[in-house]
Amino acid sequence: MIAVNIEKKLKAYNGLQLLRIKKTFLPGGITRITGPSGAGKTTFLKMIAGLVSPDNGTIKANDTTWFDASQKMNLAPQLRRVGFVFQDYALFPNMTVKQHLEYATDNADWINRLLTIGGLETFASHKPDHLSGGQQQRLAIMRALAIKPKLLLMDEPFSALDVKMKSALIKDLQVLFKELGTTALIVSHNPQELDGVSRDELEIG
Ligand SMILES: Nc1ncnc2c1ncn2[C@@H]1O[C@H](COP(=O)(O)OP(=O)(O)OP(=O)(O)O)[C@@H](O)[C@H]1O
Repeated sequence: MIAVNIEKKLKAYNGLQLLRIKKTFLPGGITRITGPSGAGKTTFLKMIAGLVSPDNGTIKANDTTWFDASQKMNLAPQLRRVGFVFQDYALFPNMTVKQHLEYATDNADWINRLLTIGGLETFASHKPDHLSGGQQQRLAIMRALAIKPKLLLMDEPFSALDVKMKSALIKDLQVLFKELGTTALIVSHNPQELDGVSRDELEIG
């Protein structure tokens, strides 16, 4: 269970804007995060991952406190072991598809399964600049899954995929999440994208 109760002053173009979120995410569930552009969706995910610090409040994962402003406690991102799919993918330009996954895990069977689910088997030796936008996006998702994260944060993860690819991938992800016991928070602008998939919704802004 992830329990978040935080405040953060966002530096918006028209001054400061207070982002305040109090929410508990149940284990194994998929939550869709919606809200207008600039509302703070990406910043919210970054605060959970430990990449941005809230001004006030707490973030707790089961019995572990990840962040507590009053105790000045802030667990480092690598100790939170959260999977993150950034909007810009954040791939490594000098690594091949396979090396991206090997960087995260040494389990060869798991790597092969992720390559298959991502439709990337034939591109295993390609570097990101020789991949299409959709392939890059799928690689970013598979890399995030490689560590078998209990919590997966995804920021518009399907934006570069066609409808057919997207629905096949979402089906496979649901199976994987169940298997791994992964809780997923997914920012999505597309109202239909996660219909029937997410059990929960968080609207920001
Ligand atoms: N570390 C930070 N501290 C304070 N403000 C920030 C920080 N990072 C981003 N912001 C500001 O927070 C606001 C929200 O940005 P954010 O990217 O979280 O919005 P968003 O809801 O994800 O938007 P979009 O849907 O366009 O991606 C922006 O005005 C941005 O300048």
